[in-house]
Amino acid sequence: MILVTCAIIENEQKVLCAQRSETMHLPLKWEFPGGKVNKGEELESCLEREIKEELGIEINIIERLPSNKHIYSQSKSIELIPFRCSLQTSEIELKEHLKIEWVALHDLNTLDWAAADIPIVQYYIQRYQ
Ligand SMILES: Nc1nc2c([nH]c(=O)n2[C@@H]2O[C@H](COP(=O)(O)OP(=O)(O)OP(=O)(O)O)[C@@H](O)[C@H]2O)c(=O)[nH]1
Repeated sequence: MILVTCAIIENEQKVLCAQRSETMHLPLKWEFPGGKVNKGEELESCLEREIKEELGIEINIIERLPSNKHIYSQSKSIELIPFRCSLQTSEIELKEHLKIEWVALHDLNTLDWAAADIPIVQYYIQRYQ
């Protein structure tokens, strides 16, 4: 099981969503930015590191939400661990993703999400609508 952290970054009633590029796995799917936890790394440190690497910004972590385990294939199962976050710095630089969008809660379902994210998106919508 691969542990993956991701950030639900909130700003002005919207959430930052990121589209994977054509060259990544799950091309063009939408996700929350984040990435794999290194051996011995704290989940929060992983998330802060990944967000800095992918978007060039600093975040404040607000709270952890329930994780979702998803089997993509025999050799790839992930546990996706979401954290609600706010922006500490706002100058976003896209280093890996094709694009980002700030999306209102009621529009989150219109995106083509990576499969592992779908239950997390549903939980978030129900809890915060
Ligand atoms: N960061 C992030 N990864 C996600 C999400 N949903 C999801 O299925 N994943 C998967 O979790 C893994 C995260 O890996 P990563 O971001 O550190 O690195 P990567 O894309 O190069 O992974 P790869 O080695 O599988 O290509 C990827 O396989 C990605 O497809 C999500 O919302 N955020």
